[in-house]
Amino acid sequence: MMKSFVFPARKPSFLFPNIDFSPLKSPSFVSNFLSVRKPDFLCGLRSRRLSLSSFSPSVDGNGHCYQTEGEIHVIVGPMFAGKTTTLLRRIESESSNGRNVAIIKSSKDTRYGLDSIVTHDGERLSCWPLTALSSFKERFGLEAYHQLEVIGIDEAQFFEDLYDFCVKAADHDGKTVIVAGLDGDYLRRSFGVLDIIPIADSVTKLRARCELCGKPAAFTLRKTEETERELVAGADVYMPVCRHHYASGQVVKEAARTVLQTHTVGRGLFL
Ligand SMILES: Nc1ncnc2c1ncn2[C@@H]1O[C@H](COP(=O)(O)OP(=O)(O)O)[C@@H](O)[C@H]1O
Ligand SMILES: Cc1cn([C@H]2C[C@H](O)[C@@H](COP(=O)(O)O)O2)c(=O)[nH]c1=O
Repeated sequence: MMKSFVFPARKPSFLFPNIDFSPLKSPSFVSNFLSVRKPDFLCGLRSRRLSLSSFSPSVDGNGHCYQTEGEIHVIVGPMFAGKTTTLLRRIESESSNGRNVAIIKSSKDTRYGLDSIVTHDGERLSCWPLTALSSFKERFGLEAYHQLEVIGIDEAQFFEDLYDFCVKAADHDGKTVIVAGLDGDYLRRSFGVLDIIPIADSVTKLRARCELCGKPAAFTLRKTEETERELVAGADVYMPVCRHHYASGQVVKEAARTVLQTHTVGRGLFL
C-alpha cells in the first residue's frame, strides 16, 4: 500500500536553523523562499536577511569584503505597450532614490536618434547605444562600472549576448538589471528576451491597445510584406493587435500575397 506523507506547514526550526520556511508574503516570492540569515562573521556586516540566489560576497581592490545583491527584472510585450515608458519610470525612480543608474539600448534602433531612449510619446533619457553588451564595461569605464547599481537595457531583443551579460551583471557584479524588449517577433516567434526568463526575478508582460478594436493587444502585426526578422520601424510598418485581429490579419496578408502572386504570374504569362 502506498504511504502518503503530510508535510508540516512549518518546518521544525531545529532541522534548518538558518532557513526560513515560513509562508510567502511578498510578490517576489521566489527570492524570499529560501532566505538565510547571513552569518555575523562574514565580512563583519550586520546580520540581515539575504536571498541565497543573490548572496555574493566580493572583495574590492583594497581587500575589503562587501556584499552584492543582483536582480534581473524583465519587461516584455508587443510594440506600443509601454515597455520603454515603464523602463524609463523605473530608472528615474531608482535614480531619485539615490542609486547610480545607466541605460543601454541597441544601436540597431536608430528611429529617434542614437544616444537616447525615446518612447512613442516622445519622452527621452540619455543612453549608451551599443552593438554588443559585452563592450559596456569597457566603454563605461571600469571605475564607473563598479559604482553603478542599476542598468536598464532597452530594445533587448537585438542583443545576442543578453543572457551572458545579465548573468555576469546580476550574479557576479551585484547589479540590478532592468530589461525591456519584445518577447515575440511579428510571427510571434520567441525574440531573444525570453531566454533570460529562467534567470529573472520578475517578469512583466504589458499589453497595448488593439489598433483595430481597442481591446488589449498582446501581439505585433507587420503591415508590410518584408519577411526579415529584424526590421527597425514604427507605426508605419507595425501595429499592436489582439489575438483575434492577429489571426485575421495574418489570413488577410496571406490572401493578399496569394492574389499578388497569381496576378504577377498571370501578367507574366501575357507578357
Ligand atoms: N499605434 C501607435 N502609434 C504610435 N504611438 C502609439 C500607438 N499605440 C500606442 N502608442 C503610444 O505609445 C505609448 C507607449 O510607448 P513606448 O513606451 O515607447 O512603448 P513600447 O516601448 O512598448 O513600444 C503609449 O502610451 C501610447 O501613447
Ligand atoms: C515585431 C518586430 C519588431 N521589430 C523592431 C521594430 C522596432 O524597431 C523594434 C521594437 O520597438 P518597440 O520599442 O518595442 O516599439 O523592433 C523587428 O525588428 N522585428 C519584429 O518582428
